[in-house]
Amino acid sequence: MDKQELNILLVEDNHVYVELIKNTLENEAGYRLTIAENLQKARECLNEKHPDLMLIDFFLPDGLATDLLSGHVDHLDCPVVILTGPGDATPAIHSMNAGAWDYLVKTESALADITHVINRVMRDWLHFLEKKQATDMQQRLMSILEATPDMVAIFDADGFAQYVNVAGRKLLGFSQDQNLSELRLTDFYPVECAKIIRSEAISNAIRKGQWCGETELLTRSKDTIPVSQVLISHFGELGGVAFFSTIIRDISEYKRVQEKIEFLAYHDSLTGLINRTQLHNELEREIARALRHNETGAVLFIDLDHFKKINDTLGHLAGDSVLMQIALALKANVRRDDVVARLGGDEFIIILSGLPIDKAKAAEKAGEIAEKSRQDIAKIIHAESHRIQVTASIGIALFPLLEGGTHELIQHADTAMYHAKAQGRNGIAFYKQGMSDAVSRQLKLEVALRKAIEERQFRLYYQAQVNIGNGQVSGAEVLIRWNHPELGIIAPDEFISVLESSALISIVGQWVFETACYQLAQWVADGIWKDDYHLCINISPRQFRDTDFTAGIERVVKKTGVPAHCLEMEITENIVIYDLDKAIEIMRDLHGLGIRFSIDDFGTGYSSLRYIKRLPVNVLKIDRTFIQDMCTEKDDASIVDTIIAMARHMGLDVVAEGVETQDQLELLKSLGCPNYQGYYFSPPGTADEFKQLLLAA
Ligand SMILES: Nc1nc2c(ncn2[C@@H]2O[C@H](COP(=O)(O)O[C@H]3[C@@H](O)[C@H](n4cnc5c(=O)[nH]c(N)nc54)O[C@@H]3COP(=O)(O)O)[C@@H](O)[C@H]2O)c(=O)[nH]1
Repeated sequence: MDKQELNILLVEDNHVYVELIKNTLENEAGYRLTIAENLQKARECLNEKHPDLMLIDFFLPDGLATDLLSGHVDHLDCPVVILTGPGDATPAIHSMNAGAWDYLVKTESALADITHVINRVMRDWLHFLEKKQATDMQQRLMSILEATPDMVAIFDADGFAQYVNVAGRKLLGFSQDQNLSELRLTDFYPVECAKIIRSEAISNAIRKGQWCGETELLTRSKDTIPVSQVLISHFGELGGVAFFSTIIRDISEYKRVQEKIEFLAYHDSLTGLINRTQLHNELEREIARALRHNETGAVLFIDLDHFKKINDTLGHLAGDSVLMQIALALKANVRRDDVVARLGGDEFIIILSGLPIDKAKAAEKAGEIAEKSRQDIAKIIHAESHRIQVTASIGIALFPLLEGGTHELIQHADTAMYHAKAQGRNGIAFYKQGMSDAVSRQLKLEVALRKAIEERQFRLYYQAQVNIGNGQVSGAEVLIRWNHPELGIIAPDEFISVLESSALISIVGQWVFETACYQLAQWVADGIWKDDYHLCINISPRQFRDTDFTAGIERVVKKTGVPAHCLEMEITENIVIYDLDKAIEIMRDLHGLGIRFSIDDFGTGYSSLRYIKRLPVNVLKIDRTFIQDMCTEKDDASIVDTIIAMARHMGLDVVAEGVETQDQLELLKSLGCPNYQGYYFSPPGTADEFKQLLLAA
């Protein structure tokens, strides 16, 4: 310490000594001196001047130097040197016991040496301060180690534990006072991890100074905990390892979160099925496997029909519940090795692997699984206490493809699925070459038809039905036309199937029925529609299955005031295929209103007398394909003959369709056919054109 800076407090009441000391310390040594003549003053100076050292006489007017020291020595931030009188060592002993650093007997020779004493005391004091600081620091570091949430431990050069902090003991399951010195670093790991610690961590720490890595700890109760660890080698003066320290962090929570994030990256959070990303990985793997083992696999693309309706009517919770049930049903239907994924929304994918190499057999197997999945989905699913019927359309594509990878394969299955939808939904279709074009055509047409509905582009045409006996009009068939703004009039064959597959037929069918009824009401009001005429309206199978079909018809009949017995619904045999009993129930209800039924295109479809007998049908319409060739093909003529005879036997009326020639008409007449319809009499025309026929009748 710089002498000039030494600031010394001298507590002495004897002026002689004061002068003597002052002379030595100020004049000779160059120290700054503050004088206090009693304890009271000394205390004040200590507070105000903060001296570097205090020289204090043992006996002072207001007490002893030990009064100042006792109980305060720890708080004094300077060393104290006691001045005592010659002869009696007792005060010096008391002072040293009370915390003084040294003492000086007030003899002339001793006082002459005071500078040396002060310098020595100051050296000791500084040394003391350094040691104290080091101890304080050590204590602080220790309390940090004990408070840190990470495990910190020290191992000796042989790997035996020397210190494990509170967090470490807690993590490993040891009590705070348990002796761990018998345990080695490798004892804290499960066998496999201990091997890595031995072969990799310790050797790396010795070579490079430290090793960092992730491993697992073994707790006392034999649980494993994932941890991240730093192992540090501390080297001695001779260069060898003196000891190892390690910091270990429990990363269980981090691992859990990481696993969850990884799971969510590859799985659908709602159903737990794998998602689109993982699907591509799995599919790539399955394609490679199929090529390696000469096997066939299949991708099933499953899309729910009108799922939006469930969300819209029952809410998203019900929708979620349905999706979860479907995920379970699909999983239950395949082997453990097969993959089920959710692409999002209402789209699911199944990858079937290990199918027979023979493509036909593979297709058969894939078809069976698809059909089972379709049936399972179609079973009534209870969601949120509502009964919901869900159906699905399924497209199937087999792999490996000759060309193309996962994207092409999914695309093929998707195209096939659209094809299944186009076929009326709730069905299955296999991918075939050229399907994509058909599907995209279908989709474009669907968009255009929606616009046609919005912009009211549909028109109704009427084709007369004629009584063969008297040649008079006996009614008309209502036929829809699409008046396309650019393409002109489009015939229904080009769009009815699209309306059917997209369910737009319900809207359009209802419009046809209502518009036809208003027209009929007009002709009745005009007095040109006779009471025994029939207006025949085509009803599609899809429309017929609508839950509110009967109610809708009843509403229109009431609203327009038409005589219901003048209405005839043309249905095809397909209507009864879905549910004969239901069909009978609906027909009976409508029949109850007075509406008649005719079976359209009779002879081309299901044509089972068994069900015809059960249906409340009034008329059979002989399909025009039989009429077309009946004059030249004996078979066709005999079919027509049989249908007419059968109808007569059953008390049913008959209309022959597509009569184009006099010969056809003559032959029909000879066979006893009561009515016909066809270009021979008149093609379908507008309401005004048909009105002319009515007026002429
Ligand atoms: N669900 C609904 N289906 C409807 C509706 N309107 C029509 N259709 C069905 O579309 C199919 C095609 O109908 P269209 O092109 O109108 O053809 C009809 C006649 O134009 C045609 N016809 C009549 N006479 C002749 C003829 O002498 N030769 C000949 N080549 N064709 C003729 O036949 C069709 C009537 O057939 P059908 O209905 O079987 O009596 C057709 O299946 C319609 O049913 C609708 O509003 N809803």
